[in-house]
Amino acid sequence: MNPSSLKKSNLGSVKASIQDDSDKKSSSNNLGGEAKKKAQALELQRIFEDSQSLPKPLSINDLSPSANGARLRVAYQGVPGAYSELAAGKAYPNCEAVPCEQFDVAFNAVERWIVDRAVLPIENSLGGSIHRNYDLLLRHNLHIVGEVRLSIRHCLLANYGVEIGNLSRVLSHPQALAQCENTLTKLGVAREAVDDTAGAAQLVAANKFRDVGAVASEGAAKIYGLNILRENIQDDTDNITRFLMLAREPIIPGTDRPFKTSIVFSLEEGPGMLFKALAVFAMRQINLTKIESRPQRKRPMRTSDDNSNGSQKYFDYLFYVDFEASMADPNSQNALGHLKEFATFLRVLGSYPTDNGTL
Ligand SMILES: O=C(O)C(=O)C[C@]1(C(=O)O)C=C[C@@H](O)C=C1
Repeated sequence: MNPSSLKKSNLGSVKASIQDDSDKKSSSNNLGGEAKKKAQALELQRIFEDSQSLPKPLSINDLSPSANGARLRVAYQGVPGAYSELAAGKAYPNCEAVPCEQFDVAFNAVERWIVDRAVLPIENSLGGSIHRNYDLLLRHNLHIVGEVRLSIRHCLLANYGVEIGNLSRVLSHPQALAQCENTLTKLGVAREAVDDTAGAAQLVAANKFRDVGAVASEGAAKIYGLNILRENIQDDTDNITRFLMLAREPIIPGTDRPFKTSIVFSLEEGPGMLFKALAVFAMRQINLTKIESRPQRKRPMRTSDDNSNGSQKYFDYLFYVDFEASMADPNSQNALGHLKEFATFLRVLGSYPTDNGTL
């Protein structure tokens, strides 16, 4: 007898004995059997219903933040009506934008899984870099997974009935005040910095100010019930802010579309060191789109004594560089391998698709 026929014959005898047993029972008490079956079915139904309220094991689909139709939660700095909220919506359409008081809070909210992503401003075409976010990129462990550019159109807002001539003070975010420098100087008003543009609008409305205005968006005017005294008050019509999209995990870089890579590094003190660092990109035809230097907060000064004047103190810097290539490209890998040979520190902050879309 082969093993399969052994199984079949055993199964046959088990089935036969069950059948025997149930026949005996049904013949002895047919009605009682029916009631028992019904009770068993009800019991099974109850167990099934109870099991529905038990916690369900996670499946691979639950690992995606937008699983089960849940909206992606995206942190931004400011209150509703801030440009950063618009940027969050542009970066992640249909997301739930979560306001945060400070940039630091937005970074922490992602790290602690309170939100899925953060969208934070990094530079503006008129006002320049948002240094605080450069420093926070290094202090936290988030990855840049994308960028989004937003055209910023500022409005001068005030309570209804207030005219431009009544204003002695204007509140806004320091970047927004800087972007409207010429207009505000012409108006001859004092400037006061607050946490964000929409927060300025909120303050003006809540305090029913008659001599204080706000520089903020058209959306903020609607939300806080303010009158738009003047539109497009930024010094240049091309007023663009670039925002970074931050996540706990990096994305896998591709080469199917234009990618950008952001890095931060430090160098030894010495003539031509930065020149040498930038040459690793130039010699491979890699275009740099941004360079920013920031003081090393943990070691702001360094001493060098290989100098004819004896020991000399230097400021110590971190260099943030964005270049137009993907980390999936061997050319970028070679450039960073080369830079690593002499950089005292190097970290890749992210490799992500370039935002070439409409503003
Ligand atoms: O205050 C806001 O509304 C912001 O979203 C912040 C912010 C910035 O930090 O640069 C964003 C875009 C504009 O450049 C002005 C202000």
